[in-house]
Amino acid sequence: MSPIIRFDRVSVTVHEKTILSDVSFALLPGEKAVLCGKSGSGKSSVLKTLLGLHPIKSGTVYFQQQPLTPASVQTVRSCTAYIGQEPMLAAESVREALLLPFQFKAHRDHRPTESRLIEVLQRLQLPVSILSRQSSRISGGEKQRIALARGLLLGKKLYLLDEVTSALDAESKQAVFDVFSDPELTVLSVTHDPEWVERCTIIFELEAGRLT
Ligand SMILES: Nc1ncnc2c1ncn2[C@@H]1O[C@H](COP(=O)(O)OP(=O)(O)OP(=O)(O)O)[C@@H](O)[C@H]1O
Repeated sequence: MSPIIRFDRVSVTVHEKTILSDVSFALLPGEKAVLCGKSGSGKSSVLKTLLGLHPIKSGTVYFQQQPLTPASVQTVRSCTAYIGQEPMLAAESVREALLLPFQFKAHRDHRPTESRLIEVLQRLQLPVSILSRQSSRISGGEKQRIALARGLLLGKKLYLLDEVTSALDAESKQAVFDVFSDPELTVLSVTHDPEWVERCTIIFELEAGRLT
């Protein structure tokens, strides 16, 4: 099996500060990986580099065997769900937030049915009544699970999770673990949560921008 993501001796410099040095790793489809390390060690920078948000100084990032370029970064973004601590839902109600992407041509033919919407919410321990709530009035943990639900509805296979478990209670966290037990979903996460780390199949430890 070929890696879905591969960093080959990647160094990243932002404002003349080196934030990643010579980072190499590979992730196979279906793997659940976690980036660990102290605050400021470069964990989020790995995710941002993959999304084309940091300039690569040297080395190559490969996504599905293709080198990351300004043109190919769109492919990464379209295959990926990035979920941060406080995801932007960019719509008035939760229902609108979930259905927004399906207004666009690329997804118009895959608009989910009501029963599919409910099924995804239930898998994530979210009540159906959340659909009519204002997206600005739901909690951080609920926003994260709505962003995750949106990724699932869109059929995304790669999930970049930045400190996602920090706002989740034990039951919601278990629901998220269960969703990611799907062998078709690949996860690259950042966390300080030992329980999450224990569930992952690969642990990458970063120290001052280097993989140890
Ligand atoms: N846009 C930027 N400009 C300058 N420095 C940056 C930028 N983004 C990140 N850095 C620096 O790069 C280093 C790594 O940051 P990063 O956010 O990747 O760390 P982290 O390991 O995710 O930290 P935390 O656990 O606190 O979120 C830090 O020293 C940070 O200050």
